[in-house]
Amino acid sequence: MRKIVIAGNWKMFKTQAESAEFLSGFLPHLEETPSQREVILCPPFTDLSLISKSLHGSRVNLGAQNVHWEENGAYTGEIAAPMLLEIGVRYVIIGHSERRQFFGETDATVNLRLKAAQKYGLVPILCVGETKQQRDAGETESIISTQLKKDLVDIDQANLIIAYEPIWAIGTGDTCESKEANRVIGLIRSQLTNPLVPIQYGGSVKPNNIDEIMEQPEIDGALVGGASLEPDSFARIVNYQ
Ligand SMILES: O=C[C@H](O)COP(=O)(O)O
Repeated sequence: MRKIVIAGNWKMFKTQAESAEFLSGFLPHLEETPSQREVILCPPFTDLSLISKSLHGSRVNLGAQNVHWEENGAYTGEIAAPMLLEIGVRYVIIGHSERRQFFGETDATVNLRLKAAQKYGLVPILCVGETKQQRDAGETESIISTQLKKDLVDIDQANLIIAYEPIWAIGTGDTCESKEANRVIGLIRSQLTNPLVPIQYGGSVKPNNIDEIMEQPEIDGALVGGASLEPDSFARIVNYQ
């Protein structure tokens, strides 16, 4: 039985004060959340410590949005796995398209980060997906297949989550049709050696489309950006029917 995992990626949004306000609105909704559903919040680094304290005793897990591959060192602006572990982080998003697109992330650095996360006991959420141009050129399958091949070298698939995020659907309101997301996620699964890896869909997931997305048999959860920033909206997604 595969796990259902719903994660909120706050990207570069929310100060500590705004995070505290979010939690006071969001946490009470979790009383309705089925117990086998994994709920993860991935705030900016600056909010992690405060949120970790507030989540103590709650069922929400904490995730970071990136991690460096070294244990420490002269890497200005980077954060290492032991720093995250010490404050209660358990998950980390790696290879998000915004990192690949704006910060020079490559499949080689994604692979290094995945290895480091697993070495220190963090569970990585690996993001893969195609651009609009690649989709229109019929390259979706080959692009994703190449990403998986390169990113997953020497990665333990027993401690891994994958998010299929078509880049053209991120932040655009232009959700990938749920059956198409299901098809691509099925293709991703066919390339894995472990059939139990949870595979999420990400890209304009909203309260009004989560039910349909989660009805699809291959989709094991969602990686939610914009709609995870507002307590009622994220609660509706986490508590989908
Ligand atoms: O990590 C989350 C994704 O990039 C989706 O973002 P979005 O829900 O705002 O489209």
